[in-house]
Amino acid sequence: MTAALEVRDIGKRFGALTVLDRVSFSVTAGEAVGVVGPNGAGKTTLLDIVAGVRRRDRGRVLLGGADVTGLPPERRCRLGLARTFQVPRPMGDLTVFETALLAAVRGGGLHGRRAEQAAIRALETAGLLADGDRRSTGLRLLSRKRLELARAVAAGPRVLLLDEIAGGLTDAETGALVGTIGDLAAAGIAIVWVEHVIRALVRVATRLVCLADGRVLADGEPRAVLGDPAVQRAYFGRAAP
Ligand SMILES: Nc1ncnc2c1ncn2[C@@H]1O[C@H](COP(=O)(O)OP(=O)(O)OP(=O)(O)O)[C@@H](O)[C@H]1O
Repeated sequence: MTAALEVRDIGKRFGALTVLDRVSFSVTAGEAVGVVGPNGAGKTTLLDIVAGVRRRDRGRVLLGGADVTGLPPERRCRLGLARTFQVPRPMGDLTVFETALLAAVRGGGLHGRRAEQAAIRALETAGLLADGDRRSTGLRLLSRKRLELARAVAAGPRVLLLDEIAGGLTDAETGALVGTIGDLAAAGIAIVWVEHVIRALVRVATRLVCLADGRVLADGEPRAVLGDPAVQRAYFGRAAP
């Protein structure tokens, strides 16, 4: 089966610092892959390269088998690659509905009634439909994170990149969001989720990729990866007792 997303041999340096060193992994439709690793491991840089907002030095990014390495973020989005941002970005003075609608138009290439329907469906999926008329700038953190999800979903992704979407939330709030992310995977979207809140991640992720010093240290079933002594040393600073 062709992977929904394939990251092949990605390399990136910032000056003398090698941030990503031949990173490869792939994700199939409906699979939720968690990306973990210590601070500075290169996780956000990797997401930025996959999304097309940062250039890679080497390697390729393939979406459904098509090489998108040279394409700008908007083109990748139209081809089915959407992302959320670590820090939600309310868009000016727009309402929640207008924000989702804009994403359906700009990101999804939809117009008129079809764009409205996509926006409504995305808000429903993210649990924000009742807040459609509210200004996005006035939302609390959980609702801002939900709006990040709705914005990405309104673009109609086949691949969804999540950047620390659970950060700053309480356990109960995270639980609600995790349910939504699980539903998106069950609907066939391939998910790549960079997250430090591992207890949230393992509720959805069927696989974990651990990055350390820009390399893939482990890639496999979550319990096996988290139990790997090399992962524990890199991530938690110690091996299992
Ligand atoms: N624009 C930049 N210029 C120079 N160095 C950078 C730049 N962006 C990131 N880095 C460095 O690249 C390395 C990887 O950063 P990155 O943010 O990708 O890591 P991360 O795994 O996402 O970390 P965190 O978990 O803290 O978010 C770090 O050493 C960081 O300081």
